[in-house]
Amino acid sequence: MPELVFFSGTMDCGKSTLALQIEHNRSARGLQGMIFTRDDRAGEGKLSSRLGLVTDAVEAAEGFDFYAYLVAHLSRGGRCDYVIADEAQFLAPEQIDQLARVVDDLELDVFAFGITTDFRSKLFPGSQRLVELADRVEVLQVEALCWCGARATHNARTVGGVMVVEGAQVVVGDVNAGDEVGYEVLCRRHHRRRMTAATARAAALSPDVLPVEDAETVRAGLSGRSTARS
Ligand SMILES: Nc1ncnc2c1ncn2[C@@H]1O[C@H](COP(=O)(O)OP(=O)(O)O)[C@@H](O)[C@H]1O
Ligand SMILES: Cc1cn([C@H]2C[C@H](O)[C@@H](COP(=O)(O)O)O2)c(=O)[nH]c1=O
Repeated sequence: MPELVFFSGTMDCGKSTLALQIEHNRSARGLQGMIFTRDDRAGEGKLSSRLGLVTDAVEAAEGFDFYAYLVAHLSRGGRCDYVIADEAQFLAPEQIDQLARVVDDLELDVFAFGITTDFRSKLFPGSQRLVELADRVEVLQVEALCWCGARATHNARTVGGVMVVEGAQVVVGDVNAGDEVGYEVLCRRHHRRRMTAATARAAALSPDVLPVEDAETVRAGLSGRSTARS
Protein backbone atom coordinates (compact mmCIF):
# COMPACT_ATOMS: atom_id res chain seq x y z
CA MET A 1 0.00 0.00 0.00
CA PRO A 2 1.41 3.43 -0.86
CA GLU A 3 2.00 5.67 2.14
CA LEU A 4 2.32 9.29 3.13
CA VAL A 5 5.32 9.35 5.47
CA PHE A 6 6.40 12.42 7.43
CA PHE A 7 10.07 12.36 8.43
CA SER A 8 10.37 15.03 11.06
CA GLY A 9 12.95 16.41 13.44
CA THR A 10 14.73 19.58 14.39
CA MET A 11 16.83 21.59 11.98
CA ASP A 12 20.19 19.98 11.17
CA CYS A 13 19.19 16.40 12.07
CA GLY A 14 19.74 14.94 8.60
CA LYS A 15 16.31 15.18 6.94
CA SER A 16 17.53 16.40 3.56
CA THR A 17 20.37 13.86 3.66
CA LEU A 18 17.82 11.09 4.19
CA ALA A 19 15.68 12.47 1.35
CA LEU A 20 18.71 12.30 -0.95
CA GLN A 21 19.52 8.77 0.24
CA ILE A 22 15.98 7.57 -0.42
CA GLU A 23 16.19 9.13 -3.88
CA HIS A 24 19.60 7.54 -4.52
CA ASN A 25 18.57 4.04 -3.41
CA ARG A 26 15.38 4.05 -5.44
CA SER A 27 16.87 5.50 -8.60
CA ALA A 28 19.70 2.95 -8.32
CA ARG A 29 16.98 0.31 -8.72
CA GLY A 30 15.53 1.97 -11.81
CA LEU A 31 12.69 3.85 -10.11
CA GLN A 32 11.95 7.43 -11.05
CA GLY A 33 10.97 9.93 -8.41
CA MET A 34 9.64 13.45 -8.52
CA ILE A 35 11.47 15.72 -6.09
CA PHE A 36 9.86 18.85 -4.70
CA THR A 37 11.12 21.46 -2.30
CA ARG A 38 10.35 24.96 -1.13
CA ASP A 39 12.75 27.72 -0.07
CA ASP A 40 15.83 25.53 0.31
CA ARG A 41 18.89 27.50 1.53
CA ALA A 42 20.74 26.52 -1.67
CA GLY A 43 18.21 28.44 -3.80
CA GLU A 44 15.15 27.90 -5.92
CA GLY A 45 14.65 24.42 -7.34
CA LYS A 46 17.36 22.81 -5.20
CA LEU A 47 17.29 20.17 -2.48
CA SER A 48 20.52 20.40 -0.49
CA SER A 49 22.08 18.68 2.49
CA ARG A 50 24.80 20.04 4.80
CA LEU A 51 26.89 17.02 3.83
CA GLY A 52 27.42 18.80 0.51
CA LEU A 53 25.02 16.86 -1.69
CA VAL A 54 22.52 18.78 -3.78
CA THR A 55 20.02 17.82 -6.45
CA ASP A 56 17.56 19.60 -8.70
CA ALA A 57 13.97 19.73 -7.55
CA VAL A 58 10.68 21.28 -8.56
CA GLU A 59 10.05 24.42 -6.52
CA ALA A 60 6.63 24.03 -4.88
CA ALA A 61 5.89 27.70 -4.33
CA GLU A 62 2.76 29.18 -2.78
CA GLY A 63 -0.31 28.10 -4.77
CA PHE A 64 1.50 25.16 -6.42
CA ASP A 65 -0.84 22.18 -6.88
CA PHE A 66 1.00 18.88 -6.35
CA TYR A 67 -1.90 16.72 -7.48
CA ALA A 68 -2.59 18.70 -10.67
CA TYR A 69 1.14 18.84 -11.48
CA LEU A 70 1.54 15.07 -11.16
CA VAL A 71 -1.67 14.29 -13.06
CA ALA A 72 -0.48 16.55 -15.91
CA HIS A 73 2.97 14.89 -15.85
CA LEU A 74 1.52 11.37 -15.97
CA SER A 75 -1.06 12.32 -18.63
CA ARG A 76 1.78 13.51 -20.87
CA GLY A 77 3.26 10.01 -20.60
CA GLY A 78 5.76 11.04 -17.91
CA ARG A 79 6.83 8.55 -15.31
CA CYS A 80 6.70 8.91 -11.55
CA ASP A 81 7.14 6.03 -9.10
CA TYR A 82 7.38 8.03 -5.84
CA VAL A 83 7.39 11.57 -4.55
CA ILE A 84 9.79 13.40 -2.23
CA ALA A 85 8.84 16.75 -0.66
CA ASP A 86 11.52 18.53 1.37
CA GLU A 87 11.04 21.60 3.59
CA ALA A 88 7.44 20.43 3.92
CA GLN A 89 6.89 22.69 6.95
CA PHE A 90 6.65 25.59 4.47
CA LEU A 91 3.76 24.02 2.54
CA ALA A 92 0.17 25.13 3.03
CA PRO A 93 -2.27 22.65 4.61
CA GLU A 94 -4.11 22.38 1.24
CA GLN A 95 -0.86 21.28 -0.38
CA ILE A 96 -0.49 18.51 2.22
CA ASP A 97 -4.05 17.42 1.37
CA GLN A 98 -2.95 17.26 -2.28
CA LEU A 99 -0.01 15.03 -1.29
CA ALA A 100 -2.41 12.71 0.56
CA ARG A 101 -4.54 12.57 -2.59
CA VAL A 102 -1.43 11.66 -4.62
CA VAL A 103 -1.00 8.65 -2.31
CA ASP A 104 -4.64 7.59 -2.36
CA ASP A 105 -5.67 8.33 -5.96
CA LEU A 106 -2.39 8.04 -7.89
CA GLU A 107 -1.11 5.27 -5.61
CA LEU A 108 2.36 6.76 -5.18
CA ASP A 109 4.48 6.76 -2.02
CA VAL A 110 5.03 10.28 -0.75
CA PHE A 111 7.99 10.99 1.54
CA ALA A 112 7.74 14.40 3.19
CA PHE A 113 10.57 15.92 5.25
CA GLY A 114 10.36 18.89 7.56
CA ILE A 115 10.69 20.46 10.96
CA THR A 116 7.60 20.17 13.11
CA THR A 117 7.76 23.34 15.17
CA ASP A 118 9.02 26.85 14.60
CA PHE A 119 11.32 29.02 16.74
CA ARG A 120 8.42 29.71 19.16
CA SER A 121 7.84 25.94 19.47
CA LYS A 122 4.53 26.31 17.62
CA LEU A 123 3.52 23.89 14.87
CA PHE A 124 4.00 25.01 11.27
CA PRO A 125 0.58 24.72 9.56
CA GLY A 126 2.03 22.33 6.94
CA SER A 127 3.59 20.12 9.61
CA GLN A 128 0.38 20.11 11.62
CA ARG A 129 -1.51 18.86 8.57
CA LEU A 130 1.14 16.21 7.97
CA VAL A 131 0.80 14.95 11.54
CA GLU A 132 -2.96 14.84 10.98
CA LEU A 133 -2.83 13.00 7.64
CA ALA A 134 0.37 10.94 7.48
CA ASP A 135 0.22 7.16 7.56
CA ARG A 136 3.45 7.30 9.56
CA VAL A 137 5.45 9.98 11.32
CA GLU A 138 9.11 9.02 11.62
CA VAL A 139 11.44 10.87 13.95
CA LEU A 140 14.97 10.84 12.59
CA GLN A 141 17.40 8.60 14.42
CA VAL A 142 20.44 10.86 14.20
CA GLU A 143 20.02 13.10 17.22
CA ALA A 144 20.93 16.73 16.93
CA LEU A 145 22.30 17.81 20.32
CA CYS A 146 21.75 20.83 22.53
CA TRP A 147 24.92 22.56 23.81
CA CYS A 148 24.32 20.76 27.16
CA GLY A 149 24.57 17.35 25.48
CA ALA A 150 20.87 16.47 25.75
CA ARG A 151 18.87 15.59 22.67
CA ALA A 152 17.83 18.75 20.83
CA THR A 153 14.08 18.81 20.38
CA HIS A 154 13.48 22.51 19.69
CA ASN A 155 14.62 25.15 17.20
CA ALA A 156 15.72 28.55 18.47
CA ARG A 157 16.10 31.69 16.36
CA THR A 158 18.71 34.28 17.17
CA VAL A 159 18.82 37.85 15.92
CA GLY A 160 22.20 39.46 16.36
CA GLY A 161 23.17 36.52 18.55
CA VAL A 162 20.21 36.91 20.93
CA MET A 163 17.42 34.31 21.10
CA VAL A 164 14.05 35.76 20.09
CA VAL A 165 10.51 34.45 20.48
CA GLU A 166 8.72 36.95 18.29
CA GLY A 167 8.85 37.57 14.55
CA ALA A 168 7.72 36.14 11.22
CA GLN A 169 7.25 32.39 11.23
CA VAL A 170 9.27 31.91 8.05
CA VAL A 171 12.81 33.27 7.76
CA VAL A 172 15.11 31.05 5.69
CA GLY A 173 18.42 30.58 7.47
CA ASP A 174 20.95 28.18 8.92
CA VAL A 175 22.61 26.99 12.10
CA ASN A 176 26.21 28.12 12.80
CA ALA A 177 26.11 30.49 9.84
CA GLY A 178 27.08 33.69 11.64
CA ASP A 179 24.26 35.56 9.85
CA GLU A 180 22.22 38.33 11.49
CA VAL A 181 19.31 35.85 11.77
CA GLY A 182 20.51 32.42 12.81
CA TYR A 183 19.19 29.21 14.30
CA GLU A 184 20.33 26.88 17.06
CA VAL A 185 18.88 23.57 18.17
CA LEU A 186 18.21 23.23 21.90
CA CYS A 187 16.65 20.81 24.39
CA ARG A 188 13.27 21.91 25.75
CA ARG A 189 14.71 22.99 29.10
CA HIS A 190 17.14 25.41 27.49
CA HIS A 191 14.62 26.56 24.87
CA ARG A 192 12.21 27.45 27.68
CA ARG A 193 14.97 29.30 29.55
CA ARG A 194 16.12 30.97 26.32
CA MET A 195 19.59 29.69 26.99
CA THR A 196 21.68 29.32 23.85
CA ALA A 197 25.30 28.18 23.77
CA ALA A 198 26.43 31.83 23.81
CA THR A 199 24.17 32.74 26.76
CA ALA A 200 25.39 29.69 28.65
CA ARG A 201 29.03 30.66 28.05
CA ALA A 202 28.35 34.21 29.22
CA ALA A 203 26.49 32.96 32.31
CA ALA A 204 29.37 30.66 33.18
CA LEU A 205 31.63 33.71 33.36
CA SER A 206 29.13 35.76 35.39
CA PRO A 207 29.42 36.08 39.22
CA ASP A 208 25.66 35.37 39.43
CA VAL A 209 26.25 31.70 38.79
CA LEU A 210 29.09 31.28 41.28
CA PRO A 211 28.31 29.08 44.31
CA VAL A 212 26.41 31.15 46.93
CA GLU A 213 29.41 31.73 49.16
CA ASP A 214 31.63 32.85 46.27
CA ALA A 215 28.91 35.09 44.90
CA GLU A 216 28.47 36.74 48.30
CA THR A 217 32.18 37.28 48.54
CA VAL A 218 32.17 38.93 45.11
CA ARG A 219 29.24 41.18 46.04
CA ALA A 220 30.85 42.09 49.35
CA GLY A 221 34.04 42.92 47.53
CA LEU A 222 32.15 45.16 45.14
CA SER A 223 30.31 47.05 47.93
CA GLY A 224 33.33 47.13 50.23
CA ARG A 225 31.59 45.29 53.11
CA SER A 226 32.12 41.84 54.53
CA THR A 227 29.51 39.07 54.23
CA ALA A 228 27.62 37.66 57.21
CA ARG A 229 29.51 34.41 56.88
CA SER A 230 32.99 35.78 56.54
N1 LIG B 1 31.24 17.88 8.25
C1 LIG B 1 30.33 16.95 8.55
N2 LIG B 1 30.71 15.68 8.78
C2 LIG B 1 29.81 14.72 9.08
N3 LIG B 1 28.50 14.94 9.17
C3 LIG B 1 28.07 16.17 8.95
C4 LIG B 1 28.96 17.25 8.62
N4 LIG B 1 28.20 18.37 8.48
C5 LIG B 1 26.92 17.99 8.69
N5 LIG B 1 26.84 16.67 8.99
C6 LIG B 1 25.65 15.87 9.29
O1 LIG B 1 24.60 16.37 8.52
C7 LIG B 1 23.47 16.60 9.35
C8 LIG B 1 22.64 17.70 8.74
O2 LIG B 1 22.11 17.20 7.54
P1 LIG B 1 20.96 17.93 6.72
O3 LIG B 1 20.40 16.87 5.82
O4 LIG B 1 21.51 19.15 6.09
O5 LIG B 1 19.95 18.30 7.90
P2 LIG B 1 18.45 18.83 7.87
O6 LIG B 1 17.90 18.68 6.48
O7 LIG B 1 17.72 17.98 8.88
O8 LIG B 1 18.50 20.25 8.33
C9 LIG B 1 24.04 16.91 10.72
O9 LIG B 1 23.18 16.55 11.78
C10 LIG B 1 25.26 15.98 10.74
O10 LIG B 1 24.86 14.69 11.17
C1 LIG C 1 12.85 27.12 13.23
C2 LIG C 1 12.52 27.83 11.96
C3 LIG C 1 13.21 27.55 10.80
N1 LIG C 1 12.92 28.22 9.68
C4 LIG C 1 13.66 27.91 8.45
C5 LIG C 1 15.15 27.94 8.54
C6 LIG C 1 15.58 26.99 7.43
O1 LIG C 1 15.62 27.73 6.22
C7 LIG C 1 14.44 25.98 7.38
C8 LIG C 1 14.77 24.66 8.03
O2 LIG C 1 15.70 23.98 7.23
P1 LIG C 1 16.48 22.64 7.72
O3 LIG C 1 16.88 22.02 6.43
O4 LIG C 1 15.52 21.81 8.50
O5 LIG C 1 17.63 23.09 8.55
O6 LIG C 1 13.35 26.57 8.07
C9 LIG C 1 11.91 29.16 9.65
O7 LIG C 1 11.61 29.75 8.61
N2 LIG C 1 11.23 29.45 10.79
C10 LIG C 1 11.51 28.82 11.94
O8 LIG C 1 10.85 29.13 12.98
